[in-house]
Amino acid sequence: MATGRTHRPATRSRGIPEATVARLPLYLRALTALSERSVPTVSSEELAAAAGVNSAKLRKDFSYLGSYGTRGVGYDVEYLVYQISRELGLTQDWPVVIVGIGNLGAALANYGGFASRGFRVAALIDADPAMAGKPVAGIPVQHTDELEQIIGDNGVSIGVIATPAGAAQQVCDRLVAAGVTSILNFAPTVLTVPDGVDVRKVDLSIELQILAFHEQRKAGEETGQVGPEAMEGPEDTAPASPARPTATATDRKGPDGDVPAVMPA
Ligand SMILES: NC(=O)c1ccc[n+]([C@@H]2O[C@H](COP(=O)([O-])OP(=O)(O)OC[C@H]3O[C@@H](n4cnc5c(N)ncnc54)[C@H](O)[C@@H]3O)[C@@H](O)[C@H]2O)c1
Repeated sequence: MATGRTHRPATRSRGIPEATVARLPLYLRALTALSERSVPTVSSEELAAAAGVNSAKLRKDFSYLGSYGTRGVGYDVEYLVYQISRELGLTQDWPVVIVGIGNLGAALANYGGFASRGFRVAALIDADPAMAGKPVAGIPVQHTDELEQIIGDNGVSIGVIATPAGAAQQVCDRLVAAGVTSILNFAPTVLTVPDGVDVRKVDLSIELQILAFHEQRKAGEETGQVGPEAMEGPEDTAPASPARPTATATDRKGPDGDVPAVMPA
């Protein structure tokens, strides 16, 4: 059984704050779209709007990368794509295993966006013996008995858990013992991991609950019924909008120090 949990400093050793790291994928997504349209340069304002981030924050974030843009020209799109990809470690191939190949695991396995971002699905693992050998997204499912062997053979450091909640901790422990040091957890449970292991969790129902909160607030504003929380100031009363995220992943740390992986779009 794993003991301890992940504790990451707010600033990484190379001096890039976690909040900046959490925004880099948003910039990369916006920049990739520009690159696909062969747009050579972009201003901080344009890129900030496309990424849904405040432009002053964007300039500050890019200063950590040593990227300041050129006055009157803006940022070189291709170079920024390269710089951010390098910073995020995406210039190398990352083998990933998915454990739990039910509805969600199969959908993740079929998602083409992993491969295009440098994440190769090295193996699909499930505890159901009836699934062993059956192809999902062209990859034969392997039984959990082989988990340790698969991790070792493929040098896997990132594991995705899509099992029922009751199995997730045990799966996590086995992944970590086999050498996995980063876990993306879709199961609705809090995982305990040793120091040095990063856990990010994705829970779409939590995101929906946050949207429901804002919907309720907007409805209250329309009818003039403003709740006590709306008296706390403009920062707290503004509804979530794509152009103005209300929280970054690192702002919403879970009780165990793991971090929701879904960012405001
Ligand atoms: N985070 C989200 O937004 C989100 C969305 C949907 C589902 N979920 C969660 O994802 C998980 C999977 O959901 P689903 O609908 O795909 O369920 P599912 O029942 O279709 O699939 C679960 C799979 O896990 C396998 N499994 C069970 N125990 C295992 C173990 N110890 N080792 C390996 N495999 C094991 C089962 O054989 C099955 O194939 C659930 O925990 C669910 O709550 C999360």
